[in-house]
Amino acid sequence: MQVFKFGGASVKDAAGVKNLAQIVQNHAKDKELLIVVSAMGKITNKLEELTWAFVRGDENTHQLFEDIKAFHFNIINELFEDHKNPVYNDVANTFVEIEWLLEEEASDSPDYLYDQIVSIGELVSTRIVAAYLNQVGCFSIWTDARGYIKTDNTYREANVLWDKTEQEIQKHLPSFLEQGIVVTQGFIGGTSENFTSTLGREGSDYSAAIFCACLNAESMTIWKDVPGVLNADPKWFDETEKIAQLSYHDAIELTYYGATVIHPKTIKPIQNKGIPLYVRSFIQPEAEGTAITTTQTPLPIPSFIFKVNQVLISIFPKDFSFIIEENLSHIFDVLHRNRVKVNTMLNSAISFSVSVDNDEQKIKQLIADLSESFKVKYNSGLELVTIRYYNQQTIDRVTVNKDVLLEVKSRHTCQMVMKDKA
Ligand SMILES: Nc1ncnc2c1ncn2[C@@H]1O[C@H](COP(=O)(O)OP(=O)(O)O)[C@@H](O)[C@H]1O
Ligand SMILES: N[C@@H](CC(=O)OP(=O)(O)O)C(=O)O
Repeated sequence: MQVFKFGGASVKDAAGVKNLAQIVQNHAKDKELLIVVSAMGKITNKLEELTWAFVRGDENTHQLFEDIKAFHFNIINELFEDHKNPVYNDVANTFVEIEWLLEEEASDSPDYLYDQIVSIGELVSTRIVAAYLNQVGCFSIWTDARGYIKTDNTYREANVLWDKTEQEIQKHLPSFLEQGIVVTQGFIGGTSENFTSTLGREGSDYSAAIFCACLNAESMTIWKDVPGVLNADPKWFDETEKIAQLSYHDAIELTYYGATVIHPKTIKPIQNKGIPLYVRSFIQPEAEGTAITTTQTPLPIPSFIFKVNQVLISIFPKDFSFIIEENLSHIFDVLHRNRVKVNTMLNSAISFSVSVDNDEQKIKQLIADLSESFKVKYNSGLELVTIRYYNQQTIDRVTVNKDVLLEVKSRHTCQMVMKDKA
């Protein structure tokens, strides 16, 4: 059996759903298929906006919710002429669950509320996709991922309980797959108390990898708006090249450093099972894309990863002692407690510097916590460039008119935190 993952860009409108159905029809003839689908277009961002408006008690909360409903019903109207199609009711009922929640006071923890509200995006998109596949004669079974991907209750970044998840998936899904195409949600899971959890933004790739690993799938394919994994994000770089073959190792490194084409947690579960991962274009579905496998061949060309909106935080012991293990352990504890991920770091005798994403609320709290024990300086509005398989020419290419504030090099990877020259 195979696992396909369709992200938000592939189902951003009615034409996207039709295109998805065409791809599925072309592949489901002789192989069992499970498809993992994300929320449509940028709906997760809209649902985040709705959650924060609700938590703050903003006046526009109701209007934001109505806009989200209207967006989906416009797509449904375009796809299903027959208004008696069960999809109309199924989607309306899914929205009712949130309506009830929005009518109450926002007294639960914001992270818990976030997961209950934001997960609606995937629950609705999969209803639409499953119903459309049935309409075009591809028998599909809508399946609630919350019953299979079992997690702890770290809302917004839940950890998968692998044994329980594997048990549930292996118990029920093989018989569903014999009957038709299984359509399920990316990004969401369920806690042992049956509350909804989410796996972190852009976590649908990871969901697909979990299903893949637990079902020992033959392969996993993620369908994207790019021809495959490129040597840089085409949004930032004009001349990009497709990488036809990529090792799991290089894929992990690239995604860890921020190549957003694949969620970083995706590769490990499928690498452990030796399952190939294909990244292909939903715009040109017949083209080959990138194959991520056990190949030992290193990347044929240097790859560039850009992260903007970085904050470089430099931490000094208040007594001007050296940065020793005890200080580092304390610093990492504070970073961990504030759920801040370090993008790159460097230490010297008397300071320790980290570059992190500028999530305003988190960084404010982080700096306050660090300042209790250390002297802290920070610089925002920076860029982090990572070059895998770098050479001097590639470094020169990205540092034109830039001041480099921090540089970290290993044998294959060079990272630079920089800003525009004044
Ligand atoms: N190395 C890379 N190769 C290809 N695409 C990349 C790379 N790095 C970043 N991207 C970006 O990833 C995007 C696709 O991922 P994403 O938008 O998350 O898709 P979806 O949400 O549909 O799953 C591309 O449009 C591209 O801008
Ligand atoms: N919808 C979620 C999960 C996800 O992975 O989406 P996408 O596949 O569109 O990146 C998000 O936007 O974070």
